[in-house]
Formats: sequence, C-alpha cells, structure tokens
Amino acid sequence: MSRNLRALIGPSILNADLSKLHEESQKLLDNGADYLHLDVMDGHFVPNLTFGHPVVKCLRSKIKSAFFETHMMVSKPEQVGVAIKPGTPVSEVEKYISLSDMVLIMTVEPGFGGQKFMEDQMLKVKYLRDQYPELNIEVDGGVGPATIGCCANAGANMIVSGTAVIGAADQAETIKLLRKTVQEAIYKL
Ligand SMILES: O=C(CO)[C@H](O)[C@H](O)COP(=O)(O)O
Repeated sequence: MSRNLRALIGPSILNADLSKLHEESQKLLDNGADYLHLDVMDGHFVPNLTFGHPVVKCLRSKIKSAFFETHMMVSKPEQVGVAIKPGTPVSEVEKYISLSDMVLIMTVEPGFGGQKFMEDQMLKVKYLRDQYPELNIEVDGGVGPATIGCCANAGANMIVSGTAVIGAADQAETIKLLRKTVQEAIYKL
C-alpha cells in the first residue's frame, strides 16, 4: 500500500450552473467532494502556452491554490501541478515532475464537459505510477462510474469528474463510489 497517496475526488464546476456558483460549489462539498476543480484556462484559449522550468518555479512561489489551501495539504498550501493534453507525450511532463506536486493527464481534449473518455491515456498514468509511486496523478475528462475502474487500476488518485457527478441523481453516492474504487486500487499499489 502506498503510504502517502490519498484518493481525492474533485468535481469540475465547469459543468455546474455557473450562475449559482456558490450554491453549486457548497452542494458538492456537502456531498463529499474533496476539492473542486476549476478550469482557469483551456487549450482552446491558450493553444501555445510557453512553458518551462522558470514558469513552474514562478508558479510555485507566487500562486496559492484555493483548493489546496482549504482542502488538501494545509501544512503546505502552495502547490503546483502540470497538465498535459492527450496529444502530448508523457516525456514532456516528466521533465517537470521534480518541481511539481501533481501531474494531470487529460483524458479528453480540454474545452468542455461531456466528452468521451480516452482510455489510451491510461498508458501515461500507468507509466507515471510505476515510476513515481507517491506522485499525485490526476485524470480529467469523461470520468464517472463507468470509467473510474480504468483510472484507478492505472494508478490515478485524483479524480476530476464533471458530468457524471454534477448530473448524478445522487451526488453523494457517486462521489463515494468514485472514491471507494480509487481507495481500493491505491491499497493494492
Ligand atoms: O477540463 C475539463 C474539460 O476541458 C473539465 O474538467 C470537464 O468539465 C470535465 O467534464 P466531464 O467529466 O464531463 O468530462
């Protein structure tokens, strides 16, 4: 069992009714969300983000993530994650792992919710989990009860889920199911 990994479920509020952001966010937290995922920028809007070690270092020193501050490692509030789109090889993100607290493997093309989960992206997750047993690995896109098993077995421990959680008849049960599936997989790592 991995000693430090936690199963964390972060509903994407991109899929919520944004005119009621406060209520929707509170409802998700009340229903057991560990954190809320907010897309600040997507590939559609920032197709060529220039990226490199200086950027990661700068983010690490300047950005405070509201999520991490309030919901995760309170003793270490400043956290930086690196995300890659489906077409980007995992080697691109690996360069930044020593400077990052989390890696996000996008499982759809960034832009909007409700897209089909790309199972082939699990190869990246599996590779990273094998190489970095304690790394926070997040997946985002098309993740719900039907696809959580793939994500969990590949080694993802942070789960962003939009449509499947926001639109669920029972949000609390859905969040619980996602977390349980991930927790059981982490236990076997
Ligand atoms: O980053 C995203 C898309 O760019 C979002 O997090 C998206 O809202 C996920 O939604 P779904 O679970 O419906 O795929």
